[in-house]
Amino acid sequence: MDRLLITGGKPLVGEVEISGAKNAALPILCAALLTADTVALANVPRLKDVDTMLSLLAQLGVKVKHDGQAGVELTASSLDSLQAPYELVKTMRASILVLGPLVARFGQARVSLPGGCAIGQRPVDQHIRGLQALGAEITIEHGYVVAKAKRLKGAVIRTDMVTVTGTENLLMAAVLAEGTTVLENAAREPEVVDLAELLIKMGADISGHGTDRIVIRGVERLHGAQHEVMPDRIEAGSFLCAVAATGGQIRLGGVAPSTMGATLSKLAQAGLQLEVSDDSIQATMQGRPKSVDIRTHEYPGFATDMQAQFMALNTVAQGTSIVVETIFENRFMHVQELIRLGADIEIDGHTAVVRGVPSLSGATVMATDLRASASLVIAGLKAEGQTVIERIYHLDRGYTNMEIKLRQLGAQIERISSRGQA
Ligand SMILES: CC(=O)N[C@H]1[C@@H](OP(=O)(O)OP(=O)(O)OC[C@H]2O[C@@H](n3ccc(=O)[nH]c3=O)[C@H](O)[C@@H]2O)O[C@H](CO)[C@@H](O)[C@@H]1O
Ligand SMILES: C=C(OP(=O)(O)O)C(=O)O
Repeated sequence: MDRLLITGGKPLVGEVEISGAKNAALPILCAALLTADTVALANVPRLKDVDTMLSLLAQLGVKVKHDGQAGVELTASSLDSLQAPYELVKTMRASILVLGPLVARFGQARVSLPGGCAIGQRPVDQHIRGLQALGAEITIEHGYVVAKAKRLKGAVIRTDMVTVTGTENLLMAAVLAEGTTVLENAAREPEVVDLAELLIKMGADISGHGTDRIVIRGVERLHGAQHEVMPDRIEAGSFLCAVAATGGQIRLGGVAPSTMGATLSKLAQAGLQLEVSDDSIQATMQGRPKSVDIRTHEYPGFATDMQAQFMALNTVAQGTSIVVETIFENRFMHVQELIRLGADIEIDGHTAVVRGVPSLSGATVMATDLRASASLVIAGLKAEGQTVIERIYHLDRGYTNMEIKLRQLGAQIERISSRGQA
């Protein structure tokens, strides 16, 4: 298993290009299942999760053409299989996103239940209930969701909570249903909007995306389209937390600041000076950051996917902060590891109290999930001496070449491969 070796204490200076968004790319790749024509995508991030999704789609029989960079063409003219096996789904929960498109276009699907996840239980009951409301017959057989339907029929669906992939699955199912579907309490995340925009290019009739009420008028068929995946607001936010912690000046290119309101406002409160254009952010940090209170919330609130990175920033900030995690029941696993680096954090249920310390000291720590890994990288960049981060396969799920990009900014960071080579 690869590890990261960081020698901390250097400010970050330079320019870096942000990749396409993982959480937009994954549903968008699945949308290609909705048409027999080719869907041509640009700005697809090169990540483990994208590789996993492409393997799953290829296994279903989708023809996948990858240009080795950020371009991917997908053609689902005919499929060999309608089954998403446990072996792939267990490594990536987003595999459940093939369920809606398969049942909508082919009238059946067999998709492994994703199972639990380190950050929380994460059931898919709302996906299932929504598909049932659209007329699918669903049974759970041997750990698989088995869905059947002649043609889905539009319905009004109100999910019990705001669910991002739930909204995306039901959106993809409803575009080919007969009649009108209304998704109430829908997720407003920019990644849902990006998916809807691709679907509209493919011929879908959708309005209200970006609000909590999405109206979908089903069409008979969709056609091919071209689309550029939106920038990754979480990757961009992670780099900004890093420079806020280490000090320095960085410029991020290929970003969409309009999707980053809550993150940018908290970073400004922490003392990061920001100059924002339509697609770039220049960030300058002088002196020690100020503590900022965080309460995670659905978009446009503060993203749970940024909580761990802000926690790392708060550990070295001036003052005490309160961090409340409201979306996932077990998303504080980075806390124990940050404490190993010298942080002063106390957890009480869903709340963490972070008392800022003037410095951290390097140690060996273990990544437990994707954003926990990013928080340890940020803390390691700030800590005095050497930090070794183990189990960075979590980081590779969602960040493109993070250590290479950080080296571009002057960080001393290297990957030690399991064979012992950097
Ligand atoms: C691939 C992707 O886009 N992943 C993102 C997506 O995950 P994901 O879509 O899985 O997260 P959800 O928005 O569905 O989860 C929100 C909450 O609803 C619960 N829930 C959800 C569905 C359901 O059927 N039943 C249920 O109880 C979950 O356990 C969680 O407590 O949104 C999360 C919340 O912004 C982000 O952290 C993830 O990075
Ligand atoms: C939790 C995340 O991803 P996933 O939903 O794919 O586990 C994330 O991107 O932070």
